[in-house]
Amino acid sequence: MTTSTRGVAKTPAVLVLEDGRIFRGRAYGAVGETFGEAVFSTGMTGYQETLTDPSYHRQVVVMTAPHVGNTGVNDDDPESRRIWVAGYVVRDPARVPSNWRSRGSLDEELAAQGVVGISGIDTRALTRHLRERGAMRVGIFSGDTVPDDATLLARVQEVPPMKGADLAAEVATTEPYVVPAVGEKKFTVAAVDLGIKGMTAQRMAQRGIEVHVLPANATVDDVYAVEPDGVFFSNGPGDPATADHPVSVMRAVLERGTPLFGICFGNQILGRALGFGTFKLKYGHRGINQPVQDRTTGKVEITAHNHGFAVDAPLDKVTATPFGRVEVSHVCLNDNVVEGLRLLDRPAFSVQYHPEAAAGPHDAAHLFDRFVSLMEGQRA
Ligand SMILES: NC(=O)CC[C@H](N)C(=O)O
Repeated sequence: MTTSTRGVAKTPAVLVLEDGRIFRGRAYGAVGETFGEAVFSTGMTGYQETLTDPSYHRQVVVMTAPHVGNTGVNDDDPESRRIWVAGYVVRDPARVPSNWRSRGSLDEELAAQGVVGISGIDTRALTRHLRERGAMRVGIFSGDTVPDDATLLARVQEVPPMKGADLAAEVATTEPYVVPAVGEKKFTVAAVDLGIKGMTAQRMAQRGIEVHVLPANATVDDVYAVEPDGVFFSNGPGDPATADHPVSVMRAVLERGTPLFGICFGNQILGRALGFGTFKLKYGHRGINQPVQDRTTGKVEITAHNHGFAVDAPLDKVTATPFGRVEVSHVCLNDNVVEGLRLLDRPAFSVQYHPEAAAGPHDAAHLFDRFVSLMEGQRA
């Protein structure tokens, strides 16, 4: 297989952080310029799933794994119709991808989709910088001639911050569609798409759920028009503080007592619907190796994460809300961040992490069964 890597690899590229730190390397993927929020992922596998996760919209992802692209790209692993990351940063790209499913190199795929990246920089130093100073705005510029550093820095400092960004409607479907149940259909779920990953709908379909995926601006009437046994709120990009519309839809669902499940952005929306605030983490959780404790069972799961915001809820007390009592059901053992909420008086729960595990360990797949149990309970 021929790749464009050798040709492009000679093209210089520069990564400029908003605080003035600069890394020089080589172009990877498309040649040009891009801007976003610099974040790092500690996943050692699953780069295609990462790149195509709509929650990464407007983020420049730094891979802490030093060698990326070994298995090329295939048509099975994408989590959505396109790559969403705004830019991609790797230490040492594979020059000869090799895998039975591979249909090309990651470098070529990034270039074909117009995604600007950079390789050959010290990603450990960059990750430590982001860990110490926090996620921040960044630009990548590649080409044989790029403007001077001061000009580039001024442009990076004009990039809008992630705090306050309302992005779900930019990635979600504009038309409703149905993911059919695998085998016998047992339940109908209305899934509000705020940036849903393909595997999330699949994990439901595998359990006999017919999933009606609805646009981010779906109304309460749209949700109930599909006569759902349960309602799901997906992951998605941006600041949950901006998600007023889904919060109001979720309150109506809670009011009616329909079984409800939320993942990631969906967890933050449940937090807000219950009256909690959300806040931006210093550098967030991204990767497939994060320890989360289920506080109801004491069990620890190793889980997939991608979040930069979190719910501000008290860990050690049950809180009274207009929708009954709620407890923090899950917590991240690295930093005690809220990773799940559970209502005690209504059939509703959510997690901040990714039980669909694409990519990642399958420790938390049972949460989809918990959603099914809530729907079964409602019928009984
Ligand atoms: N994966 C997600 O749903 C991310 C939610 C939100 N955009 C955050 O960064 O916290």
